[in-house]
Amino acid sequence: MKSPTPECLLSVRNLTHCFSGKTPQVNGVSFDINAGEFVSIIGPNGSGKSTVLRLIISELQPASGEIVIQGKSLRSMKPQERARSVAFLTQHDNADLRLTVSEYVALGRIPWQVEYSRAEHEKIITDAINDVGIAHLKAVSLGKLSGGERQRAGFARVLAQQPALLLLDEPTNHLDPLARHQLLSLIKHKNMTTLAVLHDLELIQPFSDRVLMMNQGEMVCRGTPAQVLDSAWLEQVFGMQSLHVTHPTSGKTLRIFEALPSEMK
Ligand SMILES: Nc1ncnc2c1ncn2[C@@H]1O[C@H](COP(=O)(O)OP(=O)(O)OP(=O)(O)O)[C@@H](O)[C@H]1O
Repeated sequence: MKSPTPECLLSVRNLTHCFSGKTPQVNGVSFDINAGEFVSIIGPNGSGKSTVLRLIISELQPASGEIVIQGKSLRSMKPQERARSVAFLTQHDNADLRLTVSEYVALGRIPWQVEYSRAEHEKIITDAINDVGIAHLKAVSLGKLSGGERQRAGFARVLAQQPALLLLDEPTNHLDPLARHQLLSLIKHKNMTTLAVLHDLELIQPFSDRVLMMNQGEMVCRGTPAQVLDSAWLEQVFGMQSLHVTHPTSGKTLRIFEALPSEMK
């Protein structure tokens, strides 16, 4: 039997953005994400990763190009429809630090306000807070949280939003090593369609279905984690090399990353 064609959830075509000057900071970027996929964007500082995400949430307007979510052009969507379609987790969300964790996570429910009863909203909020392991902090204000606790609260907010597409911009900042794995596993197990900017190359293989690599505003390489992390682009773009080691018990191939000696002079 033929397997069903995967549903294309996000389609980005020829996206270009220029903050200033003649050189675009995002230049002719195109990619698709299918429903349920976890796709990572990697690239050095300033390569345009966050700008791509900010274009997808309409915080920035592209100079040219098209963004289509669930078959509908982003440009034609009203703000509420956009908020139901896309959730964005970033370091800089300017939330009011006097809000308690519960109040902050409840912001994720605003796009769905009239469709659900109060009890349904509360259950979704409580479940999201429990899922990220901060139930004991639900009545604490954001200003009194550590960086990692605040980041967990951010995860809870985007989970509560129940978006079609989840955008994560460096979501593992502030998280301890176990929490990084736990929270990305949580997103994976919920099968949320996700586009994540990740700096930590060690996290790419375990969580990504596909990887997009950017350099100087362009998408230079794409493929499975193995295809991208073992490509010559890793050395060319990052100045890093990927070494393979075998896990002593599972026999799995693991990658470790090392700076090229020529980059360390
Ligand atoms: N508001 C702005 N005004 C002018 N230039 C900007 C602005 N925001 C970003 N840029 C420039 O656009 C380029 C891409 O920035 P972007 O934040 O997308 O990079 P990034 O790949 O996410 O980097 P990082 O890994 O450091 O977060 C950079 O050269 C940056 O200086």
